[in-house]
Amino acid sequence: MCGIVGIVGTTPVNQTLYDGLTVLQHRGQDAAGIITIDNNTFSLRKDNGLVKDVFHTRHMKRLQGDMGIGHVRYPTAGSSSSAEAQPFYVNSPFGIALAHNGNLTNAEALKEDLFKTAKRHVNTTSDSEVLLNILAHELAKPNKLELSPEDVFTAVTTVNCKVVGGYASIAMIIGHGMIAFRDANGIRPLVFGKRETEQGIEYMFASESVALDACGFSFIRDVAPGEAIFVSNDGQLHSQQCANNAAYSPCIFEFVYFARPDSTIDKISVYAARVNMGTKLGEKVKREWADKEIDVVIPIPETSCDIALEMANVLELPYRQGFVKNRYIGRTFIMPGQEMRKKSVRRKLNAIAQEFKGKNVLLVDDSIVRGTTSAQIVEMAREAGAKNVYFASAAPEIRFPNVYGVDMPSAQELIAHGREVEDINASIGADGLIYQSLPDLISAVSKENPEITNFETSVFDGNYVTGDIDQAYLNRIDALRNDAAKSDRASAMSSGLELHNQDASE
Ligand SMILES: O=P(O)(O)OC[C@H]1O[C@H](OP(=O)(O)OP(=O)(O)O)[C@H](O)[C@@H]1O
Ligand SMILES: NC(=O)CC[C@H](N)C(=O)O
Ligand SMILES: [Mg+2]
Repeated sequence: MCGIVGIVGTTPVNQTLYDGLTVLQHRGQDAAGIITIDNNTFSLRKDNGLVKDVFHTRHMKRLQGDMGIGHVRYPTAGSSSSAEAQPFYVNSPFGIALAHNGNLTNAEALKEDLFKTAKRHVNTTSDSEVLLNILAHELAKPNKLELSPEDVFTAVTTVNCKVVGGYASIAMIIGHGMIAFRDANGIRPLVFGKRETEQGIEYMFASESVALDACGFSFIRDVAPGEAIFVSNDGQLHSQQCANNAAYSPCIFEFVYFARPDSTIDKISVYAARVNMGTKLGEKVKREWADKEIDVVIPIPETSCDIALEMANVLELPYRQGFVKNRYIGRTFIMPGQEMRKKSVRRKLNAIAQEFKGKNVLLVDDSIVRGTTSAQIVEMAREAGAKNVYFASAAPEIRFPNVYGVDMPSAQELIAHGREVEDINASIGADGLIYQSLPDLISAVSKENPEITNFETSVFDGNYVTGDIDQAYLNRIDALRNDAAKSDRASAMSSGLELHNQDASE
């Protein structure tokens, strides 16, 4: 679930892009990149690592220009190599750079087609480099030195016809401007805002509204599903619907886990949606667990805190932050590799014994995916002296892989795959486990914007909104991206040289 930002400014944008990426760091911890345009020339810095580690003063000084885009990456296709960090660049036509959040489901076929019909070579295994080349190929078609906004929209319309999957993207074309576009289902979020300066209006695009807030831009609106917005070099904003049958189906997992609570996505406050999840789940616990004695509600930091607090209110029970989070360890779910994820839970969370000793505790998490967190946390609660450990998940059972930009490629790795609640409860070692129902989750989120009635919920129900996913596709993704396959690839890669091979002294 990467984070993307783009600014068409009137003064240098390097620092604001950096600040925007820092605020979106929760969407991707693996790699970061910024590309700017100055004097018809791109300057690019990208590498593996957190924003604060990738950009040193010497890089920032070189990222000159009043227009630029940035990316924080959580790899969900291809490899974790620095060569696949974003933004990507292609030299023809004009010079184009692109940052992408999401996953294309037909990247393989598109890559082959690009080679056969356009003689374009894609050097990495990244689906985002494919998307860039498709866009570039379409932008070359008018065969003009100067593209009009209509030419740009025609190109995006064809891209939308060819490309399937989830994509929120920001691209820059040298000499022309910046385009932001979102897939026809609006699976991945994208917003834009503006800031008035003495030199004129500056525009900013970002994955989440929180990046606009932090950078002093005022929110204008979400980019609509299938819409493209083009800000030309002279600062004029143009927009057009570029997809047939565009309709909202945003990814519900953004509201459960990915997005920051202080963001608003598609007119839905993430915080309010999580509070509603707490209300619904609290009511379910009240209904179904009337026989259980619970002394205290304890969240599993960080994402579940708002949910657990509201559950405690509904259940009229004390809320206690019984786990302390090490603020220097990132999110475990988006770490690459199960070994690292497993080790990080105990490094990240530690129990305060007096909140557990002799008590019946209700632990609350936003979701249980592989069960890495829940199994260890239950154990920690017991070690801290809890009498009974009950567990509640604000998201329903996650049983199906995600193909739109959340790295859950293998059904076998999901703790709820092919299992019922009793069995999952036994495997995390709790004394009771309760899940939110899917209708309750949907109503918790859509309550904040009743105009959105459809969400991308495939991880819970196996219905893939793009309609192109069958078992053969899921088997292929599983073989390519399960944990063992990824770690084999990572070790094979560590000895090789790639096209993008910056060393630390750069
Ligand atoms: O069942 P699992 O595979 O462990 O995945 C689910 C857990 O991972 C996430 O936490 P994470 O540590 O990534 O981030 P957070 O601090 O925002 O809660 C999520 O909030 C759950 O706690
Ligand atoms: N999570 C994402 O949005 C990732 C974008 C792209 N598929 C990549 O792997 O780089
Ligand atoms: Mg968590």
